[in-house]
Amino acid sequence: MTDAQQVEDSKVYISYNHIHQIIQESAPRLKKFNPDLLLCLAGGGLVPTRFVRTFLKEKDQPNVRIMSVALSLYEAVGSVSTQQESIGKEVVRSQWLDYSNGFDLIGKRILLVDEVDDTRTTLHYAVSELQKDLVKQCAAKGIKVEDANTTFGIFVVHNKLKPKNATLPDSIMNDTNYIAGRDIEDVWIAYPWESNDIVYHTKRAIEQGNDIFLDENNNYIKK
Ligand SMILES: O=P(O)(O)OC[C@H]1O[C@H](OP(=O)(O)OP(=O)(O)O)[C@H](O)[C@@H]1O
Repeated sequence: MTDAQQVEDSKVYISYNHIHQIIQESAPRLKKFNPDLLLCLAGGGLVPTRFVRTFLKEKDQPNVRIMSVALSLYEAVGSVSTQQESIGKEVVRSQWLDYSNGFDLIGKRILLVDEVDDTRTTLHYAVSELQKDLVKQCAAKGIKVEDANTTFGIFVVHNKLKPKNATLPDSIMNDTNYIAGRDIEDVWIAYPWESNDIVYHTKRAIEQGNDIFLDENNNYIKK
């Protein structure tokens, strides 16, 4: 078997339907967190964030707002790493929140959404930067940060079970505020939006049991 074939065989293919259903299954926890803002970590968070909003929708209530920041992991200068590892990678932000129109983080329940918590580098960066912004905003308004009543939470479709390169605050790492649709071994996850052959991708996801899933009675979960 060639190296390329080995890499191909090791990938875990995930279909759009599978992601949709994982998020549907997470709906009770998402509702319990009860965000008033969804903060999409683009690009990987884009599709999941929109699905999350669907499952937070309550009749006769407005949609939960979505805002986006754009973050990318880049190879840090002088480091050596493999495609799957973020060791030696740094986060570069190409877009951040716009506070110029009076919007701030004070008093909000903010759910960060991304597709995967891999080495945790990206989530750590996002939370740290938001916390810095909150501190500045509180100082500007003469409020103590402890009194700001701001809560950060996280939703990821997949959390990889592996040693992480960074930590998140205890205020996030609890059952209510850290929501992972699935814990997964440290495998190469192929997400559908990365595919340039969605028919092949979906076929592989079905073969691997990563398309729609049914319960033990052959029923699917309904809202
Ligand atoms: O837990 P970590 O090791 O930080 O990895 C997770 C991040 O890696 C991916 O971003 P990437 O910048 O590679 O690309 P994308 O968001 O544009 O897909 C993914 O979307 C997460 O944001």
